[in-house]
Amino acid sequence: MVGIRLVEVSKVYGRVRAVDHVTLEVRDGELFTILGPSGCGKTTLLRIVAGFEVPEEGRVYFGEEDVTFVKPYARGTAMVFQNYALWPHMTVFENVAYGLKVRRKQLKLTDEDIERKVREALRLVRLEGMEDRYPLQLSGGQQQRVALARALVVEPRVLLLDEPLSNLDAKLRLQMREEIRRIQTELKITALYVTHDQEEAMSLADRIAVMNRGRVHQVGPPKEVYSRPRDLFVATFIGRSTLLRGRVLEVTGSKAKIRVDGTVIEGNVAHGYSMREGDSVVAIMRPEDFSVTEPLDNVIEGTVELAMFIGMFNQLRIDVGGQKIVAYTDPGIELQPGSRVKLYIRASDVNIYPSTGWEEEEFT
Ligand SMILES: Nc1ncnc2c1ncn2[C@@H]1O[C@H](COP(=O)(O)OP(=O)(O)OP(=O)(O)O)[C@@H](O)[C@H]1O
Repeated sequence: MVGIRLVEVSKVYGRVRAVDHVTLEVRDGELFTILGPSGCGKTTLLRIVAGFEVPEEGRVYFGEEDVTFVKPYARGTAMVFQNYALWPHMTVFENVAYGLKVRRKQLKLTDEDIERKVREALRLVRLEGMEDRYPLQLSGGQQQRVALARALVVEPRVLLLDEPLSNLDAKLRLQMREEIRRIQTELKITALYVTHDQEEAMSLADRIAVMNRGRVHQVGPPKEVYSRPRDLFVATFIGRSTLLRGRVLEVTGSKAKIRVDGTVIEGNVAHGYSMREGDSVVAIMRPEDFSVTEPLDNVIEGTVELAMFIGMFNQLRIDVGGQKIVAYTDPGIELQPGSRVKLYIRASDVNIYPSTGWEEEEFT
């Protein structure tokens, strides 16, 4: 097992910069997810690590070894795809054994070695007893387990997964997510996992990279990325956010007061930014951080436009001087459209970002 290091990697297709100067490190034994919207370059990045694509610029290292120009089969990676890519005319056993059989001379494997390794891989993915079935006789989840066993049986240095659970229904997806985490933890294998599903990315990962338009916006443990988004893209892409635009009234250290219409809101200056009085800014808040009953640092008054029961919460859309925000409240509290409401939120739950360079349509 080795760590992966990408240094200033770029890949261009015609006029599209699919991967744009990406530098990141996946630690040895870590499960690292890459999360981003469709077309942000995640798959291209994974393919560069696998060796299916050679970057125009930059370097890829496995441990200390520069593998930028090393052929895919010589890298010691294995890939799991969204569509499983099993051979329909081969049994489960044969599918899993295939990668070993083609390397048997090189690895000096006997039939017994192959048998043992295949059985061990099938045990790992909990498919003992299914050896003689054909892929079509398996459920989607079982097929994906075969694909996983086939990847693991060759004992890769790095495991690559490209949206492996996207074809499964919601319940199976949850189950397989746990399975993948269990197996990865058991083997302590370095795994790079691409997904556009943020819940999947957050729940699986030791660390996560958030990508947009070929660039990595933030890398960190899921909790950190959620609670301290580095920029407005991450703040609005991860989790549910609601925002208000305003202007800075005063800055004191890492805190700022801003004016939004007739209301003054206090919050944190987002990490790594500076701002001055009069600057145009965006305050980002999480809908679950509002309260309508408990007085907190900030009071934001508005008119209820929409109140919807969505299970654990009531979801409110509130008009604040022409701007709309979303708040979740206790379903026991009934609020009618048209009524005035006071929303309370802690200053520590408000993150303020400069709005320069921010194109709204990018994030909403
Ligand atoms: N072989 C190719 N030729 C031309 N353009 C490509 C090629 N592969 C990818 N692209 C373009 O590069 C960009 C990144 O694509 P990529 O598949 O890496 O994104 P992605 O984040 O994996 O998206 P998705 O989640 O939809 O699979 C897109 O704009 C895509 O159209």
